[in-house]
Amino acid sequence: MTPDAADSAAPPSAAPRPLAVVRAMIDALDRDLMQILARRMALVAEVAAYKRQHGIKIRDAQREQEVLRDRHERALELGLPAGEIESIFRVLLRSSRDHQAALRAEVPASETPYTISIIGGHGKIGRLLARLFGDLGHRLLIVDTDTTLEAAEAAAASDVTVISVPIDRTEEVIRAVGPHVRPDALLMDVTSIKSAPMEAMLASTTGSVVGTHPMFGPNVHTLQGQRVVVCRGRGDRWADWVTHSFTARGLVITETTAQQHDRAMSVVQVLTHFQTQVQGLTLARLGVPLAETLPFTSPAYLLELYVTARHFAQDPGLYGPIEMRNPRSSDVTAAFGTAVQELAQVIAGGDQAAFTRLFEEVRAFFGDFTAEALVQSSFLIDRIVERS
Ligand SMILES: O=C(O)C(=O)C[C@]1(C(=O)O)C=C[C@@H](O)C=C1
Repeated sequence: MTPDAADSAAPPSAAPRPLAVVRAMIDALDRDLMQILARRMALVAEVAAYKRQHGIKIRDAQREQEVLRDRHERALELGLPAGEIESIFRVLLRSSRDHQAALRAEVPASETPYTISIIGGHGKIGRLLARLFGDLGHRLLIVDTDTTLEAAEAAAASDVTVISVPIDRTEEVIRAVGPHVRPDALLMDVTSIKSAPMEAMLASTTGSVVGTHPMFGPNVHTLQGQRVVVCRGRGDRWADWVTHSFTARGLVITETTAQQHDRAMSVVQVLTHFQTQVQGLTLARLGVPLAETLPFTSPAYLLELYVTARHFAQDPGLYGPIEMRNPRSSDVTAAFGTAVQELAQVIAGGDQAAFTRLFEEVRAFFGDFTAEALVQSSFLIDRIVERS
């Protein structure tokens, strides 16, 4: 025990001190803890300045592993719950990276400030992009249905034009704006499907073209570690600039072709959203009120419920086109229907052997991923329980 800790601990034989007294001591210690966190952040700012000067990346995975291992060991020495302490340090490291990104640690001091138009800049993703590019020091021109600035004039005056409008309107806006993008400038989009918008962009401008798809919604707490898909259309210099700008803000890039993106999204988005909607629709129609089930929640049910209810808290106008416009949607929904029927028949027939065969088939598909899934979902369950 450190001398400080000894100061706060009651002598072993004494009666416990009054609750109000101990709580006041806890408040004082928490304030000290926050002072220490502020001092840590000040050091992190110094690290950010050094990294910016020397062109070093914000994230250093090896250093983070060393920090986590060391704090884990020290927690054990102090008799603290090592897993929980490690979680606290993971959160600290993430906010440290976020702080460095906000301080532009990965933006070269010599970065050229560009003029960037965001068409649909008052939408949720539009605002997020405006903040992201603004943080990197660029000048922004915001165009939306309620601005007097028109998309065509903004595009003509810009180095980069970003189309951030609802999927249903993307291609039509691209066709209207594309011809105004200068040949030395960049036209990019952020739509959840890629083949059709990429074709429209390439056909409507002679300038550079990059398709992107942020794999996160506007409500994320931090951009650190969030993923964005990037598809090169025309012009490597601008594509490199896009990936650099995103990684400088902490995003993780997956580079692919428009076709591969849409194939992956038929599973990542179409299947995921479809099964969530089927789950929601089934729950809504089964006739068992939600409130009746809540006192009986298992971790798996609660997790599922949060995911489903979160989905229905959002805009149907966003999800409909993602599912209706993916070229492979009908294959996915047909396979889903077949699986539902097969499983329902096995259950209705009480055939345990057939049930086990289906179970094994899926387990083989997941392979080693099942081990990772157990660890990660247990982590999520712990976090949810901690907050309930
Ligand atoms: O040591 C660094 O390089 C830092 O940027 C600081 C720090 C930390 O907060 O401890 C943050 C991010 C890095 O990934 C590693 C460690």
